[in-house]
Amino acid sequence: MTCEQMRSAEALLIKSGVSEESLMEHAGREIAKVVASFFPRPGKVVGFIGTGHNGGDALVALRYLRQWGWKVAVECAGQEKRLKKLSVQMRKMLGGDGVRTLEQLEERASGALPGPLVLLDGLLGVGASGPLRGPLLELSKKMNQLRLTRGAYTVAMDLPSGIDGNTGSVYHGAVIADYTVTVGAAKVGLLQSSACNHVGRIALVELPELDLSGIASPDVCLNSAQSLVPNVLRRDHEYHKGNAGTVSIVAGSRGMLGAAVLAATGALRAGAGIVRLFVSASIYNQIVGMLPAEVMVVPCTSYEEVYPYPTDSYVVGPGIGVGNQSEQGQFCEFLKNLTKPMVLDADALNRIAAAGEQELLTANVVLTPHPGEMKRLLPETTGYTREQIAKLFCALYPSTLLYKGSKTIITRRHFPICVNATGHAGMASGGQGDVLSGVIGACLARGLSQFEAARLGSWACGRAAELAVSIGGCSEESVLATDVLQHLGRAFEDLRTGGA
Ligand SMILES: NC(=O)C1=CN([C@@H]2O[C@H](COP(=O)(O)OP(=O)(O)OC[C@H]3O[C@@H](n4cnc5c(N)ncnc54)[C@H](OP(=O)(O)O)[C@@H]3O)[C@@H](O)[C@H]2O)[C@@H](O)CC1
Ligand SMILES: [K+]
Repeated sequence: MTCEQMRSAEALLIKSGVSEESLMEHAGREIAKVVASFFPRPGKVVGFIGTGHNGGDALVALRYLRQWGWKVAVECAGQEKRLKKLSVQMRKMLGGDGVRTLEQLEERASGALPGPLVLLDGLLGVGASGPLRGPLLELSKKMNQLRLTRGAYTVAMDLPSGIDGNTGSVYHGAVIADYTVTVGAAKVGLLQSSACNHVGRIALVELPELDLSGIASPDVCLNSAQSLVPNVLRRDHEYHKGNAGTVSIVAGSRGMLGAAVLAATGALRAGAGIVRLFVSASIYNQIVGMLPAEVMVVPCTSYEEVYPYPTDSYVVGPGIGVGNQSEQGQFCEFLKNLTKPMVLDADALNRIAAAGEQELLTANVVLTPHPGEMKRLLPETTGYTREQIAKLFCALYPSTLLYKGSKTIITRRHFPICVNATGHAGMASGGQGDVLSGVIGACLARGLSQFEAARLGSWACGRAAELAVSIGGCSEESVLATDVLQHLGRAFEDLRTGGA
């Protein structure tokens, strides 16, 4: 939604009798909960406060975080008496124990303060207009500097200050957020690739009773936790492995055994009832000892040997290699005969592109290209934005597209562009895509549509990568695809229990 739509929806809510104060209290408290979920160990938190209600959100969040053990500091853009009335009230409720700035907080402490340093960007929200001016520009620069020099993490209230909430344009000196907690609904500018480096991980805080029904469905939306809850309902007590479904995986080749192992384990960890891995007979002896005991492995000498096995979904491609022309031809013939929902990844896409067989990208398919693979499938897209490439793809092919990137896009024809909320730059490493394809395969096998399976897989893998850092002892540098596998369980639980 646009900033203007948000302001009108908020005005309607207030007209209906909901007080602005209760809205701000709700927004600030929920934002504080999101901060605490991303940083389970309390540390120091500094609120950077502008004159509008965006600063009020940050002041409320500070009050809750202090209750939960955080040391809090405040930096206001100018005199506190210039704040809007409600924000003045929230500043008073936060109280003052003499601590005004991060520097004073640190001076007072005897020894280094433990825990993370978190900065709340409450400078500007949906009331922003144009480039950052005056003291706000200075405070934004200070936040970005602390992020670089002190390892601080920045959490933007509603939107990062200095980003146009409607277009995603980035103004000079804009806040670089690691997390953006957006209130009510994701502002459309946050979902544009131009804003990606400033927005970071997006979390949504809903406002109860906010009526968004009069607003036309957007052509871009957030792949949020809230929107995925219906896809992770508890299982019936009578659930059996037939309900969970069978995934058939065609993956791996000499030198790329790990891709098959990761895809198969991903399918298992996402709830598949049966995972059957088809590999070339030449690698069978090597791979069999690398796989979890739960995977059934079938050595094959030709693709025809895959057909007789009953299945609910296929995952084809991880680590199969590009192959020569004749292998590409046989491979494409094989795909033509598969009728169940399928995930095509990695070299499956490169083989299709090399053979010029893009018509294999049917409505049955979820394809998961990274930009390089996409370029091979759609070569005529130099200079296009990611959104334009995704739209062009959907105009040409009826498949579900999961277009990997720092903000992964999930879309298909007549559907909005759905921008994934979760994940971080630590996922830029080999094997992550293999896990993802297995996870989506499992979601398809239990009956989710291609679009829903791709949304769920993308969210869950991204969240698992976050958990590997926040609770698993990893850093962005060290997180591996196997760490993502280890945290998938908690990621699914997070969805069920209302996690961010
Ligand atoms: N929507 C909802 O339901 C809810 C919304 N809530 C929250 O309120 C936020 C919106 O609050 P808001 O309307 O007070 O606007 P906000 O952006 O804080 O400040 C605008 C002021 O900043 C200034 N200014 C503008 N541009 C500037 C620039 N480039 N550079 C420098 N200064 C600039 C200008 O002030 P002036 O300079 O004119 O004095 C302007 O008046 C919203 O994002 C959300 O966080 C929740 O609390 C509850 C539910
Ligand atoms: K902000």
